[in-house]
Amino acid sequence: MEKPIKFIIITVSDRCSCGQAVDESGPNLAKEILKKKLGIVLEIKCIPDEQKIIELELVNGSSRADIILTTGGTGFSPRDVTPEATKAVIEREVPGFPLAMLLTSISKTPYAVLSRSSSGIRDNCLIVNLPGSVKGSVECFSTISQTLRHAVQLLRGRNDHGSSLTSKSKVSTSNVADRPRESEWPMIPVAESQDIVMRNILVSTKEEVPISLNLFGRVVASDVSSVDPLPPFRASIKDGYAVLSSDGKGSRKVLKSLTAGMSAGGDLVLSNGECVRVNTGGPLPTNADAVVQVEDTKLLKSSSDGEEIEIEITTAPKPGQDIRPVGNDIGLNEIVLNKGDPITPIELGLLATIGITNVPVFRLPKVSVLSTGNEVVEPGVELRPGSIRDSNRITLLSLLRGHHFPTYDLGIAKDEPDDLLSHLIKGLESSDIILTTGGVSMGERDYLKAVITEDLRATIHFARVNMKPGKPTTFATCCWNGKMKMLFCLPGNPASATVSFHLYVLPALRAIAGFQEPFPKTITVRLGFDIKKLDVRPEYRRVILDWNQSDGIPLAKTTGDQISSRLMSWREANCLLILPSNTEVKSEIKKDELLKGLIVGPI
Ligand SMILES: Nc1nc2c(c(=O)[nH]1)N[C@H]1C(S)=C(S)[C@@H](COP(=O)(O)OP(=O)(O)OC[C@H]3O[C@@H](n4cnc5c(N)ncnc54)[C@H](O)[C@@H]3O)O[C@H]1N2
Ligand code: MOO
Ligand SMILES: [Mg+2]
Repeated sequence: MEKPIKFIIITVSDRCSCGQAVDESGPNLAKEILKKKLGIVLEIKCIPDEQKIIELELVNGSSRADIILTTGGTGFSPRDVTPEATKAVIEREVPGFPLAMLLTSISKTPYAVLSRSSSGIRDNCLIVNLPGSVKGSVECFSTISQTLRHAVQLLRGRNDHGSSLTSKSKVSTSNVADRPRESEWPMIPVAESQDIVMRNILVSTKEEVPISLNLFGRVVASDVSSVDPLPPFRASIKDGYAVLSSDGKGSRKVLKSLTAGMSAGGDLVLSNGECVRVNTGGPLPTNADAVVQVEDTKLLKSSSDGEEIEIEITTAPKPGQDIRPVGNDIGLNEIVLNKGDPITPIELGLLATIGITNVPVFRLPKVSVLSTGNEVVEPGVELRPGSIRDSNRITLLSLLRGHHFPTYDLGIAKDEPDDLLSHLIKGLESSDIILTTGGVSMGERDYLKAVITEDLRATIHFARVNMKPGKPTTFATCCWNGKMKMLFCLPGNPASATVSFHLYVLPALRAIAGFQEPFPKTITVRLGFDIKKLDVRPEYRRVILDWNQSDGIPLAKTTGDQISSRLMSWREANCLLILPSNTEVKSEIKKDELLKGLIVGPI
């Protein structure tokens, strides 16, 4: 039996998408499709007249549907950009559909010439722009509807696609002899590749988070002001007596005790010669203008039950002495935190005290971590011949946790396109960003790049960087269910994966999370050992900084062999020393030379 044609209908309308109007055209087209028994409607969506959003929806939809019908956004208004978005994503144009629709419409109204509809094919999916009105969209659809079944048959004939992405991968695994013997990817400098990542980061969004430990490590998304002053009442700075300073030194009658936590002493008024016992942080009588600490007093008289009746003040108090006025520490409506401030324990304490319940912060992207490799097995299991235990995933997951990012553990995928694809799809469904390790170099089972481009339709922005370690670091973006996703495919070697994490992944995550300085801090360090031969690639050496130096410049101590497989080279390392590449002029570096280093751990 022939597979049914899968339709997606996208209504492009600012008004409908924000609820100001009800979308009638989309559901009406769906009814027409069902009435004509043309196929099934996977989805009817309503989106704003935003070119990028329309493009994302078309790209995403084209991997699932045979036909996408858009309705709306084809006119002359500046917000009408559906044809522009369509033209940006199609691979081949189909001018016949707009022409046929124009010929039908023009017989009904001369204004039909004002339609700018476009049509084309992407990923063997036909995209057709229809006008926005209920009447116009159905009229145009009726004109083309009888040709659609044949159009889809032709597209399916070219490549039996159009099935959903959860089906088998399209990546071919045969014919190893034909594999490329040179990487097709240019090797680009680190700075350029970091720029590319930063230009493609996900948009930072805000959320309100209740005061709690969940705020720790987040970044404030807009200025935060106090709702209550601190202290909220005039408070004593000492344990002692609230007095009238004009009474000078000498004896005082003790009226009562006002301890911290009691409702303010505002209703209590002192007369000359009277005082009230107070505690640090406690409230004061309205007219008390000084506090005398207990050390500057003597007991003159007490009651039989041990209560103070009269005391002597031994040093004359000054007005304002040992009193914290209202708002002394934090004023009412004072801006306490600014947009962009990271929330450390101190900021969290400040937020807790100023009377707000929720804090505007930047949302944290969720990150999935996947290990790949037929040889890779879970930690702790007995090794079979040829297998190694997975160290990358637990390292990356804990690095992410250390920086407060929510994570999703995708486990281990085999070096098989189908298995890679199904794991990646799980990652796309459950997170914003995917980190993978392994399978990105030149091996015949390094399928990752093929799977993300051919099956996920991701765009690879770079796949080779001139650095050691980390050369095959690959960065891609793709659209999934209308949302942009980032994919970092890091090399399998454990030292390489971790270096790339610090140079690319963490800065991108920090930028999305609102940090204004997302990159690791660069400092000057003194080389503590000789480097006999520089590598042909600029190198990021794992070193341990020793700050105990008379000139204040930290000494970079070696962590031993820097081979990319050796995770021991990261043991105790807190700095990535940046070494230049080997040139005819400079092929070695002597101990004591000053170099730049990136801070990547506690110092
Ligand atoms: N012909 C070429 N071969 C290689 C090149 C090259 O340019 N041409 N580049 C080398 C460089 S540089 C690196 S780095 C590695 C990167 O390889 P892949 O990313 O394809 O990773 P795999 O081949 O899958 O694995 C490499 C290595 O790492 C071990 N591994 C993998 N996953 C894990 C894990 N989760 N935990 C611990 N160890 C892991 C794996 O067993 C391999 O030993 O390619 C070079 N080759
Ligand atoms: O670039 Mo690879 O990470 O040297 O071993
Ligand atoms: Mg490999």
